[in-house]
Amino acid sequence: MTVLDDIIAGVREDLHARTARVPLADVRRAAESAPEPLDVVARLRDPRLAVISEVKRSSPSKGHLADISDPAELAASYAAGGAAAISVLTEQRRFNGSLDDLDAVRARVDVPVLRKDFMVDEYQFFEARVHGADLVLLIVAALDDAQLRSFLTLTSDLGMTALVETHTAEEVDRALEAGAEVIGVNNRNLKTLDVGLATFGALAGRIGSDAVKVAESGILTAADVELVASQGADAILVGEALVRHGDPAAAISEFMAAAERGIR
Ligand SMILES: O=P(O)(O)OC[C@@H](O)[C@@H](O)c1c[nH]c2ccccc12
Repeated sequence: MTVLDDIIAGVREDLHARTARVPLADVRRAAESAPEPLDVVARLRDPRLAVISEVKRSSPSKGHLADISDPAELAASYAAGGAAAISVLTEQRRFNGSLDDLDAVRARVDVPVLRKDFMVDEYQFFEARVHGADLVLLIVAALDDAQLRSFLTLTSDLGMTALVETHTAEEVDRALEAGAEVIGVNNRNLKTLDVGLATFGALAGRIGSDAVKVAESGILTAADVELVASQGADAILVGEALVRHGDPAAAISEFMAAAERGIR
């Protein structure tokens, strides 16, 4: 069993408990009356590098990263620093996140918010909408082609945007084939947790320029940002470097400046 299988087993158990409390029909109805999501793709296509800044307390690879007693406050400093979107981990068992964190962040900032979780059931998409998410994450390694297509359709039917996450050439091809508009390359292998910044560079060309390209994970320094920007990243997804930084707003501005150097 890989780490990914293990995480998903926990996600399914927690999901089961929530469905028992609030049935699908109820979340579906609530999603219908939720406010319209923000248009994310246009922002990500901005010629400047988009920094998707993540609220993450811990992870299976790194253990405890930061306490984050006030996720809304952290999100506010991300927005002040120029974050294009804010990613909020809502998985509880391994990442110590929650839908309460998502609610707190949503209530505080006007920038688009990503519900970062392991999406394996349609219930979670309605739930994401009810909690104000503009974006959801679809991990290709965790889905078969039929699920990938139907979740992409559901995401857009709900007015949200999908960040479709890949890690191999085969997954990039599956994402493109399914019609993904925003494709992430995770530099971390979710099955082994190994990180290598070279993954993005190796796959960026395969994605081409029709889809928005997001370099995810393992981006720690301005030099890392310069590298992925030079390899064609439209956006970066950064967690650890920001949650551990004393001044996350300054770190985001520094990353955006580094990207300018990479693009030139
Ligand atoms: O903390 P980092 O190395 O900057 O990584 C952020 C983000 O890419 C990472 O949290 C992530 C990428 N894809 C995921 C899927 C599930 C959980 C977490 C992730």
